[in-house]
Amino acid sequence: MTQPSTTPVSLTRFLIEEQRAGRVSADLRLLIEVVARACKTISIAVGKGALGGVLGDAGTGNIQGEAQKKLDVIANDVLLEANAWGGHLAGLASEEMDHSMPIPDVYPRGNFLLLFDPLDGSSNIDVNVSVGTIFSVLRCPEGVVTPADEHFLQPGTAQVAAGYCVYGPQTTLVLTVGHGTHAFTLDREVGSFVLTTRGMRVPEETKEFAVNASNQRFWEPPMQRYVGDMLLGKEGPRGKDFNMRWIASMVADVHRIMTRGGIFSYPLDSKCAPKGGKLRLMYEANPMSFLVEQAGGAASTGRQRMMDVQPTGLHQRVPVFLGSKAEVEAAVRYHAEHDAAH
Ligand SMILES: O=P(O)(O)OC[C@H]1O[C@](O)(COP(=O)(O)O)[C@@H](O)[C@@H]1O
Ligand SMILES: [Mg+2]
Ligand SMILES: [Mg+2]
Repeated sequence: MTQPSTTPVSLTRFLIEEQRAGRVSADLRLLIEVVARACKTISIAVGKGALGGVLGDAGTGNIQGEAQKKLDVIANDVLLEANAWGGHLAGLASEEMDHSMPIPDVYPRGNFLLLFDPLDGSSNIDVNVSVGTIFSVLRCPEGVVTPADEHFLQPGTAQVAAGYCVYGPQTTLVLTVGHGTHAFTLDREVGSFVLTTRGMRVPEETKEFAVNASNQRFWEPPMQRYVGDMLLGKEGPRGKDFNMRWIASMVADVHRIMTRGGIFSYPLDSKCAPKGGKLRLMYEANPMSFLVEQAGGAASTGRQRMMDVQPTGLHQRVPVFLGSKAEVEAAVRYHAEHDAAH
């Protein structure tokens, strides 16, 4: 009798099997391979740390008024270089670039649009805490040869793939092409991503929340009440004790939630309200929402399903609540009750 193969399933083999099953096109498969290769390169750069001279500030700023770290710039360059020549894109957009970039017609071109946060959690780079890369893939609208910013402004439901790579004690790539969410761990000796969790599931209930509590005095009333009730624990209206975690790298916080459940929130507060929130819709909130929903979780602005938001700007910001379904629904309920009473 033939024994089932115990050979590890590489990302390449996984994607070829997905293609054979009709769940991913050849073009999208190859695009994902290019992004994964770029993540491997970024992982190596992150791992060099002080030895590689990659820590510290770049001395420049991005369009969002944030000081860029050297690794923000390095990661952006790696993703740009790899994908501009990858042959599967019509255009790309990045947190670190003011505007989207159409692929010049002297380069090989394709029909997808790629958006990325090249290095997420920049404040953690210099202190050797997990950082990551987040990406989202959209289709270039039909008939558009030279995509501009407006062609990227598609809701999260239009994403054809999304993923993140966390550079932590392990380098892990988490991916969806709309048929479940799967995790691949980088085998550093072999140099390839190996399937380590097929069909990740975010537990529906949780007793763990993630929020930057230093912003508490700036939160809206429904958020004050929501967190206040969690802090009351067993004796309060929620009837259970909650634990709290905050890494300040969205990738690392979301990866914990993908693995063991929880709710991640970066709510509206009076500091970030003029901008609409802190986190960016197109290359942070939407790809994470796609991954979380594909793993059975939920993602909301507190008032609307995240992936239904119609984007109005490439660098648009939104409030974010995502993770365990029942807990996201609880957060939404607090907002709805407040709004109904005012
Ligand atoms: O420092 P704060 O206000 O807690 O914000 C942390 C959040 O900001 C971010 O770092 C923003 O990402 P970038 O590093 O890509 O700008 C998220 O990863 C994280 O969740
Ligand atoms: Mg980020
Ligand atoms: Mg970033």
